[in-house]
Amino acid sequence: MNARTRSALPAARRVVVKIGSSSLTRPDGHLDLDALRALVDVLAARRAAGGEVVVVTSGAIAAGIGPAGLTSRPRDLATMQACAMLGQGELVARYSEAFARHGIRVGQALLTAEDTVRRARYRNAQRSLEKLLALGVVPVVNENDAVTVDELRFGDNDRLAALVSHLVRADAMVLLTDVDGLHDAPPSRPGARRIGHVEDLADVAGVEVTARGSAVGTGGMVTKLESVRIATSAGVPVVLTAAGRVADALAGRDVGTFFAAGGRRTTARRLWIAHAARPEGRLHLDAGAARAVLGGRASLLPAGITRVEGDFEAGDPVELVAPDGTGVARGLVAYGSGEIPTLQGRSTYELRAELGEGYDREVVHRDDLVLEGRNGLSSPTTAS
Ligand SMILES: Nc1ncnc2c1ncn2[C@@H]1O[C@H](COP(=O)(O)OP(=O)(O)O)[C@@H](O)[C@H]1O
Ligand SMILES: N[C@@H](CCC(=O)OP(=O)(O)O)C(=O)O
Repeated sequence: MNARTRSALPAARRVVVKIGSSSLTRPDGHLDLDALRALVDVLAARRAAGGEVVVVTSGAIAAGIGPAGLTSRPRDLATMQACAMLGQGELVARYSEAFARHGIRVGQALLTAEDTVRRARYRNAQRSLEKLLALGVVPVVNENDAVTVDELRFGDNDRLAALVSHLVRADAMVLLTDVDGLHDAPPSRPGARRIGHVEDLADVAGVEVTARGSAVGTGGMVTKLESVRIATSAGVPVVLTAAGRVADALAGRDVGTFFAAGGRRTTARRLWIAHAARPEGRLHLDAGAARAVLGGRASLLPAGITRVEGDFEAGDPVELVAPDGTGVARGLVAYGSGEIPTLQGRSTYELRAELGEGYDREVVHRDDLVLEGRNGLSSPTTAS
């Protein structure tokens, strides 16, 4: 399959299709059932033709508005979460009904950013989604809005869809929204034109995009391009188009924007560290440690740390900073911020002798490290 042209789409065996709130929500904020059924009809046809589909769907909040007794979409986090808790069951029930008309079953997967980061949870999600697909079931995925706290929320489903595409090793991803692809200016502006093909995201770096999208969506075009960056850098080509054009997009026709796949596949954990994680603190390195980390093969040991900034726990994302103050990498830290000052600047031999086994481990393991590359963050050369 050629992941650099639209011919990838009809030939793609496994496709992740993400539909945003803007396409599933009526102007009054409630769920648009006609739009949902129209999408399902197209996806069922794809299944009938032998393809596999994974749906990443927003709409829980929209589906919860009516049952919550509200008339419009809430804006504060707690009420949005309450609506999502009310609406998620409703949303999946609507997908179940719509797919059942084609004799297809659906299974619900509610994921958090953490599920794509922690190795055990990632593997677990991967195994269960793989099994669901092997059973011939269509996974219907959303963020687990009820339990995700603010800092760790995706908020939008765009980046979640890219990480799911990586998780299920999708051959292509389709992002559906309320505009037919990336335009050379925000589409509300007269004269804005669709961009049909993007070979390299650097080619559209100058295009004006806004984070504020439709009235109900989250993240606008900014999070969509971030999602595209994650997917294409993981080797997954993307079509971004309007929900009503999903059949054309899957058939490889000239709709929306096609983004060619770029990089090699990397681990989902590294993708998340590079593109989704928000550093909770900073570790300042001495020159030797900065060189070793930048070399791409070394873990960060306590001896190379000179100073700690921020308040974080073991497992949190942190930034690694060179002596001149520039960020050189990001990684998941193995100790909390309270522990590191007693370890920093000391050899692992010394720490093991004084504090015992366990205190001689890396502060950031190389498998959990992503370098600041020329075009944003990149993976070290080591495979994991
Ligand atoms: N350059 C651009 N090209 C296309 N759309 C853009 C651009 N800049 C901003 N947008 C906006 O992004 C919106 C889609 O994002 P969003 O509302 O978050 O949708 P969804 O709910 O589908 O995720 C569009 O309605 C559009 O107004
Ligand atoms: N998880 C939320 C969706 C959040 C959201 O609006 O995402 P998006 O439509 O991708 O901008 C829900 O189901 O309502």
